[in-house]
Amino acid sequence: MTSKNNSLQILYFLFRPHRKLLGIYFVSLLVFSLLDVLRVFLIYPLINYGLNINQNSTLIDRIYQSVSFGNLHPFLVYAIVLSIISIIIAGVEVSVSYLGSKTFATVRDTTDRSVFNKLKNRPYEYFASHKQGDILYIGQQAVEQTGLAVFNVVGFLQNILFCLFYLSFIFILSFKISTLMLILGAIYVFFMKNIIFSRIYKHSLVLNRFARAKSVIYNEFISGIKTIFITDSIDFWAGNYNKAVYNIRRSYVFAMILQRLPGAANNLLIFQIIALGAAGLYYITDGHFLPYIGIFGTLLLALYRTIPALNACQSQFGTIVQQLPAIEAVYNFLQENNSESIYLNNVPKKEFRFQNSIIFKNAFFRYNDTQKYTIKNLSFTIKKSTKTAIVGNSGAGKTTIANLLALLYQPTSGEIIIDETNLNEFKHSDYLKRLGYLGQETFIYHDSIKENIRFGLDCNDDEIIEAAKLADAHEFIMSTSEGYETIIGDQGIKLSGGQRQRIAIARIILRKPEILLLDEATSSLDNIAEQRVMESIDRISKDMTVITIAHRLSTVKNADVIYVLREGEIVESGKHDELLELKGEYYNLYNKAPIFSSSSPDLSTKVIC
Ligand SMILES: Nc1ncnc2c1ncn2[C@@H]1O[C@H](COP(=O)(O)OP(=O)(O)OP(=O)(O)O)[C@@H](O)[C@H]1O
Repeated sequence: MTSKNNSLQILYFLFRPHRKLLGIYFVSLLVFSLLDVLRVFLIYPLINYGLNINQNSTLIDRIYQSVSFGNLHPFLVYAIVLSIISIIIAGVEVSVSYLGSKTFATVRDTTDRSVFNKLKNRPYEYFASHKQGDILYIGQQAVEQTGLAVFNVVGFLQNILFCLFYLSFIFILSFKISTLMLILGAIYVFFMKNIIFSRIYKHSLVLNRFARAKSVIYNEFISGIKTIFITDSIDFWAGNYNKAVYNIRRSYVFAMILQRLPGAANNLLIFQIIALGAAGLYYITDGHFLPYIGIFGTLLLALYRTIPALNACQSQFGTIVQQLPAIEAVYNFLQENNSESIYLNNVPKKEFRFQNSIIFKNAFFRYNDTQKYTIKNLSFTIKKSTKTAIVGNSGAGKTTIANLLALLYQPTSGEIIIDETNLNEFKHSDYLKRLGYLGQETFIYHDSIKENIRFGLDCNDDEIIEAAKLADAHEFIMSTSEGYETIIGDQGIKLSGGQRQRIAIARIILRKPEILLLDEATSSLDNIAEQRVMESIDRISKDMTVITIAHRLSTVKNADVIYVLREGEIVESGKHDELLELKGEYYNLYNKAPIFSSSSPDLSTKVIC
């Protein structure tokens, strides 16, 4: 089981932000429990006056006998008081339920927000290096479980209070019975803690691991569905999923059995006490037990009220133990330090200015410490308002350069300098606003075409339509059922690759960037779609600094400078014709080009030549 200190630390961490609300909730529980005990206390004089028993052996006897009601019969008065207190308790119970739900909803809300806040501040690297299913698990199931656990902790405290009040009441009624109960209770708690709850925790850890594995497989199945269909490997994924579900079922059954055991043991214990107590009373009083029936009846009622509270207590404790792995997962996630993203937050915040050039200066980069360098001692310059291309074989490191320019990663050593200022010294959000990025895939989410172009930017509809026209997207948008209001994405209409890219270009136009980064932006399109997208790009990028990363050399032929990359190093640079004349790497790439893209219009021209 997790260490006691660790569990308390985690609970304190969850409760701390809600001290006030939890305090109010706890006080309302206290009032409710006290009133409930009082209600049972009123049964005692009722039985004694009803059966005309004149006991004087307990403190309670002395209390109720000292109260006088004038001409009114005490039996009637206690009946009326019982009725009034029951009405008050009903009111308090409703308030307690309201406060309980509010506490649960508030804690879950805060945990939800904290997890998302933490997630949104993670560097890109975090998302690239963690399984999607694991990230989903933290933000969904684990957060839900954490909210429920807090609810259970408060419920558990309420039931403990309830039991304590009733035990005190039983103590006042009969010292011997309460002492016997305490001894039995202590043995019982020791047994539960060491045998049952540690096992529940172990099984819950396993259950948690399988739940994550299931979530990962489910997620991978959805995101890889196209490949899975085409490779006819659905059965393989179904097999993996069934295995994960089976493992969950097995652990769940064990955990549930263990969780039910304390309740069954409670009932056994309490009803044995009642039965043995009745038999004991018979023998001690030699069969004359009637004068003690008031005490015995009230004790039974008190015990009967205590049983459900005790059962709930144990079931809640069992559930909390079961939920601990999920709470720990959320806690650890929230406690993880953001050292990787420090560069995003702890840097001087200069306004972004770009007058002359972007310079890579002795830049090295590797994706992780165990890997060799993807980028090696890279030094090159991108001049403002020019068109720069980066080409090279597959795996040469082209996309890595785009990733560094898009701030998805940081150079392991060396610098990216813009007009003598390290890129990191600029406000990153400021820089990213000036950078337009068009990749191979465009992210379209489930909303209207208009909102997909706007993508959260503060702009009006006319600007969106203007941008769509410039991006050559207006025509196809108007041909959809509801024009700009047509829902696209997950459950909306599907767009072709070229249409998606034109939506992305409209998005870029709205943001009026200074630098345009194209990473294989047309490589998944056919000839005609590519030509239309390239025309749109040419139209919008006249005054921009354009950096093109491409396989298809046709798309970079007109660049002012082409850098040729091999295994993370620049091996050639110059204009298209100059590079061809060198008859080196670029020449070879150019001659090999049909392998990369048999559909390139420019390459077919070359073949005719
Ligand atoms: N997220 C990543 N984690 C670890 N290694 C990576 C990651 N992304 C790329 N790499 C590795 O870095 C190297 C360069 O990859 P990169 O994508 O930059 O090449 P590229 O020139 O763009 O290739 P392509 O033209 O095939 O897209 C490759 O060896 C690749 O395996």
